Amino acid sequence: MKVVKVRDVLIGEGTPKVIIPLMGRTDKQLAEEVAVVKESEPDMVEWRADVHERVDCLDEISGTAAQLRKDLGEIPLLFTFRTDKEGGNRELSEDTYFRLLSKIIDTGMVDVIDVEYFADKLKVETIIQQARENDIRVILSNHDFDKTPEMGEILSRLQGMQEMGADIPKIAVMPRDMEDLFTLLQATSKMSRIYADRPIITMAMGKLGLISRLAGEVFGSAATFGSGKEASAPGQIAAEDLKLVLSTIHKYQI
Ligand SMILES: O=C1C[C@@](O)(C(=O)O)C[C@@H](O)[C@@H]1O
Repeated sequence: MKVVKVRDVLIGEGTPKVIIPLMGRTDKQLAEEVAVVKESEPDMVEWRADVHERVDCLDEISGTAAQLRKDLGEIPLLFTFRTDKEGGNRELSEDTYFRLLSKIIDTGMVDVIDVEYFADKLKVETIIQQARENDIRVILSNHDFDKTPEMGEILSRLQGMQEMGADIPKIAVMPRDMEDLFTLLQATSKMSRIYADRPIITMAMGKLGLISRLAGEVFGSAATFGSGKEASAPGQIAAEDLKLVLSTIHKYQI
């Protein structure tokens, strides 16, 4: 299994890594949030740029990225613009979405970018190439806020992401019942043990999905999102609580 190294963090080795989202709407809010979030010692911070009021002002966003980079020191920074189609907070045309990602890569201020797998294939491939040339890792992602696809479909999406060149394939689903949760866990286990040659990230959202956020080391998800000041998806628990459970599971794993 290939381990993905982001600064000093090794994703795919040992305890699942804890990523804390930043949900600030302004630069000032982001700066305050970073100060709070750093106290939880995250392995990585995710800037959820779709929440930022000025995200469509592409010239300003570079300044915000630079400020975050400075405030975070050595903590790895993941840039995510979650589109409204996939449960995000803002609508952007696909062209603007990719222009934003391209601009962010050019700043050199982020370590990882999230790219939505179901966006235009050619554009996704081009942005992966650009990220690679700039030594930035790519998470290809997919979110289903309504349901949990069949296991075969989850596996085929994760494999498709891997084939397209994602450093880390990621899927988040919404379970409607316990069977759905089992489906996600089983797909995670199969993908990580049989098909994946790199780390993957999966989660079932909502209250029913909680165990999937805690037991990544058992089923094969290499990272998990925990809230700092504000959760970015249903079912996320506080990063401190998450860390306690992750380290306890790690301690007793064979
Ligand atoms: O893709 C994900 C996972 C997530 O949706 C979750 O369920 O924790 C939270 C998002 O901020 C992140 O981009």
